Amino acid sequence: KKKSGASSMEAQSTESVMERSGNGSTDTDIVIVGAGVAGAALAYTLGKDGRRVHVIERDLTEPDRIVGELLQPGGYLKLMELGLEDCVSQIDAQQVYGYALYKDGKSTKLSYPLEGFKSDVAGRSFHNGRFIQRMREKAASLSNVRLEQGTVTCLVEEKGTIKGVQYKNTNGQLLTAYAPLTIVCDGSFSNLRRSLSKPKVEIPSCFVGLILEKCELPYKNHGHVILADPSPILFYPISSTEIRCLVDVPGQRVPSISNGEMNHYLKTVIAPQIPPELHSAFMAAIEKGNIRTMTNRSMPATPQPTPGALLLGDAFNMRHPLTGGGMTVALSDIVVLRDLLRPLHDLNDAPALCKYLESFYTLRKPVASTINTLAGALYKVFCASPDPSRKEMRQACFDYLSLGGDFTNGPIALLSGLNPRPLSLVTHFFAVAIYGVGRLLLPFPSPKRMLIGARLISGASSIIFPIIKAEGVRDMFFPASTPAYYRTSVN
Ligand SMILES: Cc1cc2nc3c(=O)[nH]c(=O)nc-3n(C[C@H](O)[C@H](O)[C@H](O)COP(=O)(O)OP(=O)(O)OC[C@H]3O[C@@H](n4cnc5c(N)ncnc54)[C@H](O)[C@@H]3O)c2cc1C
Repeated sequence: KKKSGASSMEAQSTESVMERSGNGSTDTDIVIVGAGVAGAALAYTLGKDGRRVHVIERDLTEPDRIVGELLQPGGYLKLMELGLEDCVSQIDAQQVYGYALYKDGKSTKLSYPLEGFKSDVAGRSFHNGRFIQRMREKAASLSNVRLEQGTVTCLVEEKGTIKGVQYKNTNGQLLTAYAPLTIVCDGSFSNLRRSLSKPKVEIPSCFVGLILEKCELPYKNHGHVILADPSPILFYPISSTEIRCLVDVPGQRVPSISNGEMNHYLKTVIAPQIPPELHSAFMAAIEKGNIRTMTNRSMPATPQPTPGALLLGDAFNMRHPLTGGGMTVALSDIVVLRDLLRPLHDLNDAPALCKYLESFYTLRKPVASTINTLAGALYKVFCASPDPSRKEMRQACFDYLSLGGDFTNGPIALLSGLNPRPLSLVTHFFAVAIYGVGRLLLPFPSPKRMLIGARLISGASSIIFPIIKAEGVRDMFFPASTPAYYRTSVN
């Protein structure tokens, strides 16, 4: 099935080549590098808007990865806006209604605030490769989208303007694809982003991925987050029979799989912290041995507007995957970009287009920065620490989220991408800190508890403010004060 999907796409692309060979080589409006989550969704979106799109993807067979397996409800809404919601059907995707949070054997259920939305609006979890393959097929079904297997080696630049890309096709031929606009979506390991930005990539931790079988999650159709030591463990269903487990390992190195260190670590450090219902399936998954690892990268967007080109997806911006926000940001960015490009008939004036698209960086900010900041801050709060003030903050966060009402709904609406407002994020973050301090000081404050309280507030500030600073305070909180914000009205 895998192969036929890929070959039907290639057949489609060959047809398109023949169709166009008479018209010269610049019959493309937009070249897209990479057909992962961002590239495939973008290709369909721009193709549907009538653009002639040429997508070049390194490998058109179904990817098998441990990334991008839980789409938040906010991301599903974006998928609907793009007309791609059917890509989560027929892949045994599971609906997700919220999270269960575990700490020291206690658990609390945090439901997404889905009231008022259509009944199918919920999170979705699935095999990432199946989802991507559905989007690729949908993009390739448009006659003006050409999806080709090939590896892009570099961008083609002339006098500071990107004119297209150079790539190697499956026959090893070095070819050039020209277009007025090149959109680079080559993912987290992007080789091309350095030509278009000054990336500052951080690797706070790694995820170790396993698949649990023949077991039920304690909270059906929910993601599970265990506030473990040294850092969180996640579970969510990825099909009707499989549960993904992601174990966070702080730092850039994971225990070696080949010399058995990994099995030992999972059995002795992690297994005792797993909910009893999942314990035997977790041990069985270790024995089965299909253990995968992936570095967790974080990179604020650092736009460096370049005529003729744009970065999108993980090539442009990354955040810790703890909150499963990456695909939601990518899809939200695609909606912003689509709406900006829609009124333009001609993309050929590269400097003018570049200036016009500067507003993209501002318009995307409220959603992207909220999701990014939450991911970075929550990861730090959820990690175990010997520091008593950090311990208090972690406990306060668990208890605050368990309070119900707005205390639960506000943060979970941020996390789900249903209401990603920067101000709401800062408010709830400091409300957690103040809640923690209040508990320390009541009923009778002691000097030691006051000191811990003060350190809790300063610790909370030192977590969130640097992230906000990296995201850009002005764009995040006052987008309307940015000149580029208004540029869209020119059209
Ligand atoms: C461990 C982990 C877990 C995650 N879990 C979630 C989650 O649950 N929910 C969520 O929303 N996000 C999650 N994310 C983030 C999410 O996976 C990414 O945000 C998303 O995949 C970004 O899409 P993309 O298209 O930019 O990159 P990708 O989906 O990686 O696609 C990049 C594509 O470009 C192709 N490519 C690369 N180089 C070239 C080249 N030179 N020429 C041609 N093609 C090329 C690749 O083959 C690939 O198909 C997770 C990330 C990690 C690391």
